[in-house]
Amino acid sequence: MDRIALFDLDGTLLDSAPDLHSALDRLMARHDRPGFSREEVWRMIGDGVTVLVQRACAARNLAFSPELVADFMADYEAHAADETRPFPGIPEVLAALRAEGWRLAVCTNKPEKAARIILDDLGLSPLLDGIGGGDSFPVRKPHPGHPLGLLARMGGEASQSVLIGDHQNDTRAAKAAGIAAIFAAWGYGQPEMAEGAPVASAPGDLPGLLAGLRLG
Ligand SMILES: O=C(O)COP(=O)(O)O
Ligand SMILES: [Mg+2]
Repeated sequence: MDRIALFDLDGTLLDSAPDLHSALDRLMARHDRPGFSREEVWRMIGDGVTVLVQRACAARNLAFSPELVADFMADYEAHAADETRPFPGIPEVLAALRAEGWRLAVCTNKPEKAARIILDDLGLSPLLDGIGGGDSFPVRKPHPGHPLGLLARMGGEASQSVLIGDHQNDTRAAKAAGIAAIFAAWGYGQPEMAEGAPVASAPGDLPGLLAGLRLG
């Protein structure tokens, strides 16, 4: 059975906050609301796009409606890879893990279509064997059904897999699914979100940490 590494996207593989931030600020501007600081946006990322827009609306006293999400997404998808880049070292680490025999996939709360657009644009798709977005399954992280649904699609097994992410939604989903977890400390989360999982302080730590996992 292949070993599978599931990667969170926003704040783990990709520094995507700048484009999310710009699209949120443009949405607010269309409704005569001021924009956000970088830290405010970091704190709003992690639960998918609907919750992101809900949090932004609540912070700016704007009545939430699903149309705002559709409006945000149309704009974001057209600009999702303007400034978004892999964190330094990520492409090399993905290539090294593949060379060691790991199968790789993305398990993100971002909608699957947007995730695919960005990963294609940044040239990372050929390194991946699967992508499970926040709308790909009936549930999303922190629900274990999200990573487990992705593993089922890939013919993988929880006991042979690891989930690497920057948010408590990642560490909690992994734990509930019986999947090993690694916390990505370079992302948008807070240190306590590791919730006991081993911590990688930079992408370059991952090959060593993954090699040290006792899977199965
Ligand atoms: O879109 C989000 O809010 C979070 O996405 P992530 O699961 O890739 O961090
Ligand atoms: Mg994340």
